[in-house]
Amino acid sequence: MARETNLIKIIGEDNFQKLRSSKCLLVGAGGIGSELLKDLILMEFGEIHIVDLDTIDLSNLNRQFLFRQKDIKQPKSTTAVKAVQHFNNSKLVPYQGNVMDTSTFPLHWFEQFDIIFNALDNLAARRYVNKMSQFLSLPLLESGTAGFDGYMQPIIPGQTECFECTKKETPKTFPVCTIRSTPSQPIHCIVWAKNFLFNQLFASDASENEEGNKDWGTDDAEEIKRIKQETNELHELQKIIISKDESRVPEILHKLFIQDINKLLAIENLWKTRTKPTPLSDSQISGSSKINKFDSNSVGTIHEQINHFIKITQKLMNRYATEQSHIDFDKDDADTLEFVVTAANIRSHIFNIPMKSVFDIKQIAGNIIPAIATTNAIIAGLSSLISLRVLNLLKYAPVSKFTDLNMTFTAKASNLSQNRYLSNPKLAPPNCNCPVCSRVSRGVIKLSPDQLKKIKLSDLISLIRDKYDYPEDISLLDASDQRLLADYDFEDLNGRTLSEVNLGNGSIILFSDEEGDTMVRKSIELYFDVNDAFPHDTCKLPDIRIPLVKSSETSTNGDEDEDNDVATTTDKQEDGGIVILDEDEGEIELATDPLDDSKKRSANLEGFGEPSSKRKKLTNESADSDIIELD
Ligand SMILES: Nc1ncnc2c1ncn2[C@@H]1O[C@H](COP(=O)(O)OP(=O)(O)OP(=O)(O)O)[C@@H](O)[C@H]1O
Ligand SMILES: [Zn+2]
Repeated sequence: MARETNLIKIIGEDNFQKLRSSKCLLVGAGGIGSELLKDLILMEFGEIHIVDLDTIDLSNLNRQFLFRQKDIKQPKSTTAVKAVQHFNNSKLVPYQGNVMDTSTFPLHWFEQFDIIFNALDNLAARRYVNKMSQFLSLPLLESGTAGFDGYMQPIIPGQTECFECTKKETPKTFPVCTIRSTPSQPIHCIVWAKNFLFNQLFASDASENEEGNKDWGTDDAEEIKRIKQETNELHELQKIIISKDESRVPEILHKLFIQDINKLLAIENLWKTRTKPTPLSDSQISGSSKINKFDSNSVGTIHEQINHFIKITQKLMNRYATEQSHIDFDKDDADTLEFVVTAANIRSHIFNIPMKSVFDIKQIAGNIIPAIATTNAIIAGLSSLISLRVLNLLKYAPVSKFTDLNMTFTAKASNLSQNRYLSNPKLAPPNCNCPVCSRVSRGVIKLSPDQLKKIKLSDLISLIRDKYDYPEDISLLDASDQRLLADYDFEDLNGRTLSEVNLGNGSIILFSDEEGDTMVRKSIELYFDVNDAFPHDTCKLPDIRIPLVKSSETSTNGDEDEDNDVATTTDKQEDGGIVILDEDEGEIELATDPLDDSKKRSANLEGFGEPSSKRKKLTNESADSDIIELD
């Protein structure tokens, strides 16, 4: 029996032919992506285009079943395609690249697809694809897993909530003072060792920022003084590293684990309700050199930790000199990991906290949640199945309202006792406060590269004003960096061409009615799709109708968003590691959201997607300096 027969029975011959002529995009060929590729092939999608930026790692092989040992270091996308050829009936097109790279994957490239499947591992890329799907009104099936947890969300632009309509889980946080002065759990000591100590000792020129860095995280003068002093003293320790004098490493131990602990003990208030720490003794430091054992599988004794701290610091000291005076923490670099392990464990011992094994600390410091193949398979299976409904190919279950579709998420392990693993609530309509799918109208400007050099900002303003019937008083922002390009009292850039004001392929502008009447034209966000194939004489604005709305509904001031249940793009969410926040915020943040594992990529979406928030009006002076650079 041919494989497609079953599917034809379910969806009928006509719809099967529709599926055969559909093109889908799969973004990510990792854990979920490998599963999805198999599922989409078995469903016989006409074309499947697969984008992944990465190469295969040894650690991927346990669950990314399309890959073998011999494939290590090979691109994931092309290797995945080779691995499925023997059971494939679809046209497969692999790309090794970053889906956010607008030169390889411009907006018009996305336009060829009928549906997008996200199988990503970081927020920046998820947000980006969500945004592309919104600009093009392309259905997106968003998915993610973290250990036993997973979710799958169909997103139908304009009809259902988008990826940004709901707030994403914020990473776990700790107060700064807990980390610096009163740790009570192993994680507090690990954060201290990895973020404060390791960086101060092994980052390049830690002293450079000494005065330049004004962000001390607090306004309290006393506190700033204390932090400065602490930082300066750590710089002194970096001098020991730079000296390459191995015999001086015990001085580091002495300062961190005797002197500093004694200083803390002197602040009596701290210890009224807490157990006091016990500093190391001189003899513990000097006596440890006789011990020669360190077992990474067990915790061992404090003496073993001290001795290994000395050895590993000596090793890193020598590496520091040969590696351009800069070493980054990397969980897979045994030296850096063991430094953090031993420093954290010594601190734990001092504060009466249980010490941890290398394996345990690697999980915590490396922000690792083991991936579970079965969760990936379940989520990928649901994602491929729901695509039949999103494309409306199930005759017996026609979709008249997309909000009748379901999303799925797994219960937290703690809820399993209720015998419910999957929950599948109906989709919500778009959140009217979502900065990505609501609030403003959206469209794409299509223009050729030539036109970027010809069209002046003032021409663009007139074109938009005339096409959508905006009044005289408007404002124009570059939404990617919240740069003001023009408004009623800032016209300095109007004579410049679009390329002179740094607008190009992938730029997004926000055009707003600033007339101040009770009824105003809704703001419009326009994406620049630049392509040589577009006509060279006209610039095509999208044919959409921009409604008049009550002026209160068009607020583009981000401050008002603070209480809204919408996600915002923030640095803290983009960082897959541990982040230290301002002390005003009072917290140190541990990004435990494994769905936000952007460790291998640097997010370049800062501010992207927040057209209506944090509107930053530049003074003429600063705008001028922009122009000088451009000239
Ligand atoms: N911007 C991007 N463009 C293209 N592919 C991306 C992008 N961001 C992430 N990916 C890919 O998405 C996939 C996500 O898969 P997965 O969650 O299994 O992560 P992994 O990197 O394979 O595994 P792990 O992080 O657990 O070691 C990865 O293969 C990654 O390369
Ligand atoms: Zn939204």
